[in-house]
Amino acid sequence: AQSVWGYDSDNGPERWHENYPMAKGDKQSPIEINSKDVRHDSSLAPWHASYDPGAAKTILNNGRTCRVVFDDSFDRSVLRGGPLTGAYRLRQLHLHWGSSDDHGSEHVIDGVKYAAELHMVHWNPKHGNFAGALKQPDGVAVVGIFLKVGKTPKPEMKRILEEIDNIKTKGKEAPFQHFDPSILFPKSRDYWTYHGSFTTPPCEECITWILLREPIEVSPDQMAKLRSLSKNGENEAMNPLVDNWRPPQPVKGRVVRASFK
Ligand SMILES: NS(=O)(=O)c1ccc(C(=O)NCc2cccc(O)c2)cc1
Ligand SMILES: [Zn+2]
Repeated sequence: AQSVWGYDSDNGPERWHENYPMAKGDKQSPIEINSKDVRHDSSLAPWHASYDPGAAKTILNNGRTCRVVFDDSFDRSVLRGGPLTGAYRLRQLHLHWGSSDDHGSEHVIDGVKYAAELHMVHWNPKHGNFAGALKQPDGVAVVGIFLKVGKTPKPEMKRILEEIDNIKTKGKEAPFQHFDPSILFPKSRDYWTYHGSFTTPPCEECITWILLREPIEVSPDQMAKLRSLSKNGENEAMNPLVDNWRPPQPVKGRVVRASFK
């Protein structure tokens, strides 16, 4: 069906606006960040995540990404501080990646594209539920972590990538419990922050982005594992789930602030 969006030439980012008008908005994500245009803001507080490992529920392949879903029925796993007011509930995490190591991230930093980008999605419970939060400028907060290929991979990524074998095809879901995603954070808490949107349709402009400056490392065969996921169901031809990233969008006068000098 035409309204099904994706990353192919006939349903990709250049055509999303045909069914999702917000895709042409003034505060779209991702963006290219140029350090020369960034403003250090000494008033930016440090951010804090307090996640309950018991909140992790399942991991799934929805044909567009690999997503881990958490129990967000109460303030169980929350993100606070940084540019945020109040506690935002962790709902899900997912990734965007490329067909080769030289690209795959959505945000681009001083021209650098990382092999992948991990998003931890949180929403503001003052708006009642996730659907309500989508309609508010302060509704959602996403922590973005860049992944680069290296020799000292983070053992914690292993847990997610080991599950890949159980969710190879679209629609596959597997239990994924006792997982604290804060183990994925890099050492440094330095971050950039700006106001933007979902990087997938309907592209609502409800996100406070918190992008971590320090990338984490994954191994070449961990990236190969991610690329072994299929966009299609188990009874269809294998179609590698790769290049599920939106290119940078116009900044349109927005200011990116940095927590660091
Ligand atoms: N890539 S991203 O972090 O900007 C992102 C985060 C969450 C979602 C999401 O929750 N999509 C599902 C959804 C459900 C109802 C309404 C929506 O607009 C999106 C999409 C993209
Ligand atoms: Zn994302």
